[in-house]
Amino acid sequence: MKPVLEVRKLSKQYGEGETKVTALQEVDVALRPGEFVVIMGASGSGKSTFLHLLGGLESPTSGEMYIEGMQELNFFLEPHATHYRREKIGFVFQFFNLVSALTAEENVALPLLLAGHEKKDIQARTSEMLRLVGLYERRTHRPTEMSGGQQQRVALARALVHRPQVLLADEPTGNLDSQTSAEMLELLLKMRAELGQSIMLVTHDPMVATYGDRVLFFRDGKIVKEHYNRDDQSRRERAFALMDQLRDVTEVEVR
Ligand SMILES: Nc1ncnc2c1ncn2[C@@H]1O[C@H](COP(=O)(O)OP(=O)(O)OP(=O)(O)O)[C@@H](O)[C@H]1O
Repeated sequence: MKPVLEVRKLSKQYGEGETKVTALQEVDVALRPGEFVVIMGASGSGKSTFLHLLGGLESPTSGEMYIEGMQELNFFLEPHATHYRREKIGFVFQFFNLVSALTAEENVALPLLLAGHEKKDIQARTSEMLRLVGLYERRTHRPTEMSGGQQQRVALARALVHRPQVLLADEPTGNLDSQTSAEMLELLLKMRAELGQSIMLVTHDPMVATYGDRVLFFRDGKIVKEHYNRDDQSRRERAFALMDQLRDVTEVEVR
């Protein structure tokens, strides 16, 4: 099967001359349909930059992008970038980013409103998503009336309501306790089983990374290691295997 999303030689530099920072250096990644890929790496290794480029939030200095095997030549130019973001991508962030003046259902409905869907369709899809994340009963609550875990579930419903092919998640459990984190990750797996989208998730936490199919380790803007989580291992065993890999990556860094 063709990758849902593929990038080749993706590079990003910020600034010019003496202040030039190379955040990404010729990164190649192919995300398969339904695959859950985790990105790990030290602070400043380029993880968020990579996610922002994949999501069309920023444009690269150079590189190629393919969607379902077709090269997207105008991908990073407007209005294509906005169209692509609204159609193909869902985002979840560490700090939920919900609109505080809106209720849970209004927040979830927002992407459909922006895309110009009909009222009936918006209502049906929004209710379905709130049921899937287990918050239908709380649909009229505002973010301040919900726990962090509930807010992140609303954010997940909002990210997936337009049925994007790819969910991009930047430290989505970074602001949750470990129990709520585990619940959120189980929910991510459930949503993937229901809706079939691929997932690309950034985390510092090896326990979070055990939920992915594949883990990519970034260092200095490059992918330096790739690791597949094993189905025959417990979550704890997977976490230990990942910590070993992280140690390797860090040791290379020190040398
Ligand atoms: N807007 C920007 N302007 C200048 N430099 C930037 C900008 N955004 C990121 N950088 C630099 O690019 C590099 C990669 O940053 P990035 O945020 O992608 O790393 P990260 O791995 O996500 O880090 P963290 O884990 O701390 O979030 C860093 O050196 C950072 O300082």
